[in-house]
Amino acid sequence: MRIHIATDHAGLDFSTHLKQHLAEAGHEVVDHGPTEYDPIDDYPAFCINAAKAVVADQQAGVQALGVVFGGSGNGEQIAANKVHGIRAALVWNTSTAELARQHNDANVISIGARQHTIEEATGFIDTFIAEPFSFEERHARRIAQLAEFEATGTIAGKHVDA
Ligand SMILES: O=C(CO)[C@H](O)[C@H](O)COP(=O)(O)O
Repeated sequence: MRIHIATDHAGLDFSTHLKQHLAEAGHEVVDHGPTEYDPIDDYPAFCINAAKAVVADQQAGVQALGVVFGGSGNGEQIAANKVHGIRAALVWNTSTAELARQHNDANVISIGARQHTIEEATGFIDTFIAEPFSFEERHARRIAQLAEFEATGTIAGKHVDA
């Protein structure tokens, strides 16, 4: 699996650990930054670049997921979700890691590196990567509605305010 990662200054220590962990697990890690500690750097571009790479890989048939993380993971999730085709989930325990894949077919996990121990956060990411989408009809239907809204601004058969 190719794993695209991105963070900001709040996640840089975790990034070093995560890259080694994922590589040891046999994944190909692509780091979208930052490359050095800058306490006033900004997460959006790093996370958007990782998210764009996930979409490009998946559209090319390459197995890929994204991992973005910062202090809370909130802004990093928001940034990733600005990219068409991204379903980024903020994960904060093992259950939300599993459900992000089973129900949402999330292709990016977002983590608050300041909210968890390194072991906890690494475990959530391992769980997320290992968990398959359920392919249950109701979940596929809802994901398709999100994609339709993203593409057209509406959802056929549903009331979406103009
Ligand atoms: O989690 C984040 C965004 O959601 C950032 O990592 C966090 O806001 C950075 O905070 P600070 O600039 O105070 O170190």
